Amino acid sequence: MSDTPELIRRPEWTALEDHRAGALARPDLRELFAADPARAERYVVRVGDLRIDYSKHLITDETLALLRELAAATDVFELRDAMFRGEKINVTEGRAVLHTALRAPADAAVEVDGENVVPGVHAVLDKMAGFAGRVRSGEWTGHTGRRIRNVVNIGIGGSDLGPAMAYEALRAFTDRELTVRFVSNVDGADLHEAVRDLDPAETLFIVASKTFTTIETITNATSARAWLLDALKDEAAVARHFVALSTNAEKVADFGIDTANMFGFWDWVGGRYSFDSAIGLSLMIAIGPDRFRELLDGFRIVDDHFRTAPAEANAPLILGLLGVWYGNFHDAQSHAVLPYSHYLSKFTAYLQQLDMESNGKSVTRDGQPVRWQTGPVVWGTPGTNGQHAYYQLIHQGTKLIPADFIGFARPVAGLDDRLAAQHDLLMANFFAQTQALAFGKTPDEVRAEGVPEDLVAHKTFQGNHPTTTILARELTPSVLGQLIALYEHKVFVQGAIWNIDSFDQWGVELGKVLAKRVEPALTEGADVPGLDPSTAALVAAYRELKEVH
Ligand SMILES: O=P(O)(O)OC[C@H]1O[C@](O)(CO)[C@@H](O)[C@@H]1O
Repeated sequence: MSDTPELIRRPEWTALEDHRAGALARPDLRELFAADPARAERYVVRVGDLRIDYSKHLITDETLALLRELAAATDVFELRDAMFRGEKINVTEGRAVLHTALRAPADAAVEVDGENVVPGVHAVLDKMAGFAGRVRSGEWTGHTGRRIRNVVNIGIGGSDLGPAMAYEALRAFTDRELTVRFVSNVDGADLHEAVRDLDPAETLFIVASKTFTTIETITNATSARAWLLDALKDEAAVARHFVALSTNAEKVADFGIDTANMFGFWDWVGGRYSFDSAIGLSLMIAIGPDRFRELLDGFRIVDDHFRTAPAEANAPLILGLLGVWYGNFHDAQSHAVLPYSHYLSKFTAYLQQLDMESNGKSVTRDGQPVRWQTGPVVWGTPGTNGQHAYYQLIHQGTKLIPADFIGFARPVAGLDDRLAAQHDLLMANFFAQTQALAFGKTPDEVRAEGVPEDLVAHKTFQGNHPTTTILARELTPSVLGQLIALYEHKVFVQGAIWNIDSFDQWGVELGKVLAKRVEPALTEGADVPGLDPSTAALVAAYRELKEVH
């Protein structure tokens, strides 16, 4: 056990508790803005194309200073530097954490075990670009000589969510001649729906799995191969219709995919941090190599900012600290991410893995139980749909839910004039929501509208609901890269403060082992020794329901 004081015993932590109980016991955004209207400009940080406004938070300059002191005391920047240097900061797996090397310029040098990994990164990027170009041009054909018109990515978790999210986000930049789909669920319905209207002779499967042992992915890939061979009736077809994205060449070869058609990456790329590695191949085919490089440039803008900006102007640090402020000092349990862009419909689902798999931990790096809250429940869907569903609870419920609002000044290119004109209405809703959440409506304001006394309480909005507003001109590949890197580093900051390993995911293992044990009971009716009574009864009920009477 290390001899540094436990987090909640640090003076910087107790200073924040005192601050919360004293000066900010009853924060009021109306008062804070009245006392300092300039906070609307002062509490803004710019990174690349992102304008991040954190003025509508329950904070003062003192809060921010105290939070920064906590960050300094917990060596956030030291750990950041160790990450960028390639040190093995994923302690439980003994691995470096180098997703930042995936977007490093070709002349950079980042060493793992004495070897510069950057040339290897660029060699894979070049190989991907060559292959993507051949698929897009029609030079890479299927087994029967037909052009590839459909690309199906088979993967799950980090091998699915990133490219699937980014494909949606960047649809305006995709080659509309190509159909690109994503299959992740081991429910056979997922693959069924993805391929039912596709011609096998024109379909390329990309099997994406870091380990190439993930049961869902291998099962779906095996079924996809059977679907292909049922139609093309020649084993040799696999070589033209299957490529692999993996770190495990041996398993790729065992599956029957030629390793010449494998795009590799490395154990220092975590699954949920892998989408700018070879895992992005489906996206690169969809948007083209140049746009993919723009995306990487966007990531790099925020990497450079995180590495060099001073604490007062460091966006990931500020956002991470705000999350700590609410999660640890206001008992907030969740964090909403609310993009006002239809194209970002999968963004929050992507962030769920990024944040919750990274920081959903309850022991410290050295295995001691934590006695403080760690990662929040991350949730949300695009506005304005959420406004007509769950915003009621955010406005008038009993829970404090900090929220990020993400919006753009322009609609994506390609909408006709009439649809593009709807953008102002979308954004009017965006600004109205953050305004209402922050400033609410007092009982007196409600009364002044002539509302009968018995309805005043119902129509009152307490306000003081904190939000961050992230604005950019438009959603481009670079801006998407900037947004993702912003959240990656925010999650990093919080994990560093909470002293947890944000880069392992042991919590997903038990379910995998138990599923393997239970499966024979479902398929073959085998006895599973040692099954607990509840699960045994459920298995029996399942088998009974399964019988055709
Ligand atoms: O890419 P793989 O090895 O198939 O893993 C898929 C996902 O499974 C997990 O290991 C656990 O769910 C994720 O971290 C990962 O992104």
